[in-house]
Amino acid sequence: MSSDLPLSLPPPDPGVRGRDGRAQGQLEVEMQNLEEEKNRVIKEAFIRAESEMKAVHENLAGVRMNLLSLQPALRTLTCDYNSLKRQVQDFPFMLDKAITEAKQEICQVISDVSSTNQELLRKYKREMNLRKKCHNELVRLKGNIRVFCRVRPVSQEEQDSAADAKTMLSFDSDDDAVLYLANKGKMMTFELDKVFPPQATQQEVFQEVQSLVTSCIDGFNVCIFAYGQTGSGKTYTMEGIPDNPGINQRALRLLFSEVTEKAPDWDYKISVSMVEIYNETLRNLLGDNPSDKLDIKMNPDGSGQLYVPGLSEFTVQSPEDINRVFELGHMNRATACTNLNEHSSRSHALLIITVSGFNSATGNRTQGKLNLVDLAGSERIGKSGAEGSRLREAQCINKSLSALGDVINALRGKHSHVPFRNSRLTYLLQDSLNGDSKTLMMVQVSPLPGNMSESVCSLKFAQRVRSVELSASSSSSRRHENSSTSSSPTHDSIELDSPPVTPAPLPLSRASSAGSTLSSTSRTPSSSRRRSQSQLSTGRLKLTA
Ligand SMILES: Nc1ncnc2c1ncn2[C@@H]1O[C@H](COP(=O)(O)OP(=O)(O)OP(=O)(O)O)[C@@H](O)[C@H]1O
Repeated sequence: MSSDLPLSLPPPDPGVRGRDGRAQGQLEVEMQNLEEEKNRVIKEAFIRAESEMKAVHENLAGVRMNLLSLQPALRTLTCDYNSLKRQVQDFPFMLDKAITEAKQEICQVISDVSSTNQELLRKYKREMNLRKKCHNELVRLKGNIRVFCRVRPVSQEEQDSAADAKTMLSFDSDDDAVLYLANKGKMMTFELDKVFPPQATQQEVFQEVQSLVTSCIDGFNVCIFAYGQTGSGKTYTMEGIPDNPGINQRALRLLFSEVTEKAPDWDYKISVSMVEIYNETLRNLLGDNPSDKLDIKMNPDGSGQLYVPGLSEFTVQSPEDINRVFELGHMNRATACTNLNEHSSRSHALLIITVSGFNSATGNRTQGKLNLVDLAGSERIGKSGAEGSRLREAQCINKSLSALGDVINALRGKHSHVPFRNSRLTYLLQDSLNGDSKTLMMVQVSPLPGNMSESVCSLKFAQRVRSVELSASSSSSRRHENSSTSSSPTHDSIELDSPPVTPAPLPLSRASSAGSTLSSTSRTPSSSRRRSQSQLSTGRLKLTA
């Protein structure tokens, strides 16, 4: 590149011309250097600018590329934005629509659930009715009145006097409804619904009665009687001992566990009364004054039901409540007499449990009553010439046990008249013995040789109670065999007499008229097949008077 700098200087003088010529030369050199320097700098700047320009171009190309690639994304974003904008604008309408649809769906589901519920309720009611019918049918087949026998074990103190006990009483290993009794050289056969040998436990006994117990939850009235002479084990079977309770306590515990299981649908109330009947007088064992006499009256509500004005009733809600009620009953029973053991042998003790249920879903109500009765000793005191108060006691016991036998006889024979009013006991239990109620007679037998004649009487009473229904059903074909040999099991005829408590000799002629004859070959099936399963457990409720 050339320099075009304008230089106009005046002509120098000769002296000066030499110096100036050098200076000019120097200047020109410097200018030449500067010119070159300028050109070099310009060239470098040009080269730098060119490379920077190139880099900028390259960047620009990259940015262009990026822009090109971002364009579709931008378009998509724009689209999305527009769509979202539209959605946001439409949202209130969509929300309204969705809410309306959801409401319709919920209404539909509710109506579906409601109709399913109605259907289930209908089926539930039908099943309940069916269950009740089946239960009734089962009970009808088994007989509304059943008779069990329990032989108590020989105690330690009795071991010496009971050496012959084992040979006198024997059991059938193939049939748990039969008991053999060797008496005066003859082998008598007693066929009942179930026989418990001495080794039977409280639990085994309860297992056989628990279906009766639970049927009161379904509204049935049930009576369980312990019958037998003094010391034969009635109280042991019904009350038991503290660490091995009997039917009373086990029944209440089972009822608690059963109603607790049904709790979501059913609301149950279990209430308890305790009554003693001594010399035909009714006493309230849970009342403030147990020596007050109670009366049985017709309910003024016109229902035709009997009721006992002033009878205390406790609502029990837990096993602890049960214990407190039993303690109170025992205490009141003990305070009302001088010798509790003697007194309890001569009075009937009744534990009356009422189970009332309400099903809030169906509106159904049920009420069942379970009467657990420890009867007075059935021995024939009158025969031994008792006098005074003992005679009166014996007469009262005889009267009520005879009345009970007559009532059961009339019920099983389906007589048009049932003599409930002949004793306080049967009158009080009238509602629970009548209709489709269920009764179990647990006949207690002592294994001691000294008690043999009373054992025979008790078993004959048991046989009589049981045979009435047998004679009314298909058992009329049954026959019995007699033999006077004692070497092999032979059978004495079983006469149908009144309860063995009656002091006067009993009318044997009724045996043949009822036609109850027995044979060891026509026994009912083993009752082990009839057992139903249920377990004990506890509930938690509150004690109220
Ligand atoms: N199955 C049994 N196992 C063990 N001991 C028993 C059994 N049955 C009865 N006993 C005992 O035999 C005795 C008499 O029984 P219990 O008092 O129950 O007779 P009871 O028939 O109720 O007499 P009472 O008429 O005097 O009330 C008691 O000591 C009792 O503990």
